Amino acid sequence: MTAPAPMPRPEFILLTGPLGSGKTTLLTDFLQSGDMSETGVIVNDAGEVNVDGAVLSADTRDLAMATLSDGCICCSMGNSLQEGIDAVLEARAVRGLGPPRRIILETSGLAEPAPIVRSLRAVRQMAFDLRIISTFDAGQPRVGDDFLPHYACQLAAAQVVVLTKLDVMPEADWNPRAEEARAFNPLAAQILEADPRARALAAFSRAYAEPEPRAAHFSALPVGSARITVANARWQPNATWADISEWIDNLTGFLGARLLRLKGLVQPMGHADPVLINGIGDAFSPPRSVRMADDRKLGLTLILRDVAQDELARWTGHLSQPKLDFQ
Ligand SMILES: Nc1nc2c(ncn2[C@@H]2O[C@H](COP(=O)(O)OP(=O)(O)OP(=O)(O)O)[C@@H](O)[C@H]2O)c(=O)[nH]1
Repeated sequence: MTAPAPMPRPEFILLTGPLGSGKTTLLTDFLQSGDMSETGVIVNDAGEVNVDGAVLSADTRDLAMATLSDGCICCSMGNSLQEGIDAVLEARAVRGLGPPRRIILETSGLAEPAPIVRSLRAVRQMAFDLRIISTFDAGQPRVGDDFLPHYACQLAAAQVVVLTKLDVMPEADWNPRAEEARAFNPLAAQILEADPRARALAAFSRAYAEPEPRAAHFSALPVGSARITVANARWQPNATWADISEWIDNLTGFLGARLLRLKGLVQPMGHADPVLINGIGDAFSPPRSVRMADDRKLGLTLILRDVAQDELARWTGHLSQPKLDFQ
């Protein structure tokens, strides 16, 4: 008899996206789509859950939910994320239930993902697989400068970008909007689906749960904001882990909040397998080796805001450095 497959770790799903872009609607559609007994929900602000009463209470017999109303979670000091998780676990415990398979945190439209990712590391009960989903309002005009910093950090952090409001626009306009979203994050999977239920099920499915080591794999982007730069960094085969990690440390320090995302595979000299590097803002997952089934390209993808190409080229000029290609 074969051994049963190990249970996957629970997921912590961060649902982010600009104000009014459809986070609550997407979450509501998901919560209405079936059995939610394995789901816990944390909402960052009671006022945000306009799903609230009607929708949630209709279907909350099994749903453990916590609201955090002490302001935007990414700015509030202290341990509100820990409190939210505690509340969800307690709500389940009183019903005789163990930890859920997934906890979904719907953030405020102004929250930045990186501080939340950092607080998640400090959560005491359990290890989660983290997934970030961002909504992108396809019905809005192009992203304007005023909103760009928020859009940029939310979209760049996501593994999955869900285009919303496609139902009220002609299908011919979907792809141009998807291209705009891709300019903020060429690494993310995109969901283009007008049917609310199908869209929600796709967005929250585990299909996108594994970090995809597919860095350095995109074609030239025809659209985008002049303020967003996407670059690839590739090292020579003789680069050591010290070279690469020092470069990343220095880059993080140099760019600060302008570094939105850094993700990809590097193969330092002497390492049998490539190493996956995954940073959201300045919150980095511990690097880990990845056994590759195919010959995916090596390199890091950098998503940057307000960084001129020559600024980066000047900065890297004096370091043991990778080759940089800009999109
Ligand atoms: N037609 C259409 N309307 C949508 C869709 N998604 C959201 N809306 C509408 O857009 C408005 C904002 O949606 P919400 O789901 O509240 O957006 P949100 O991102 O949670 O908003 P905040 O919490 O304020 O940031 C609501 O009036 C929704 O009914 C969609 O896919 N299609």
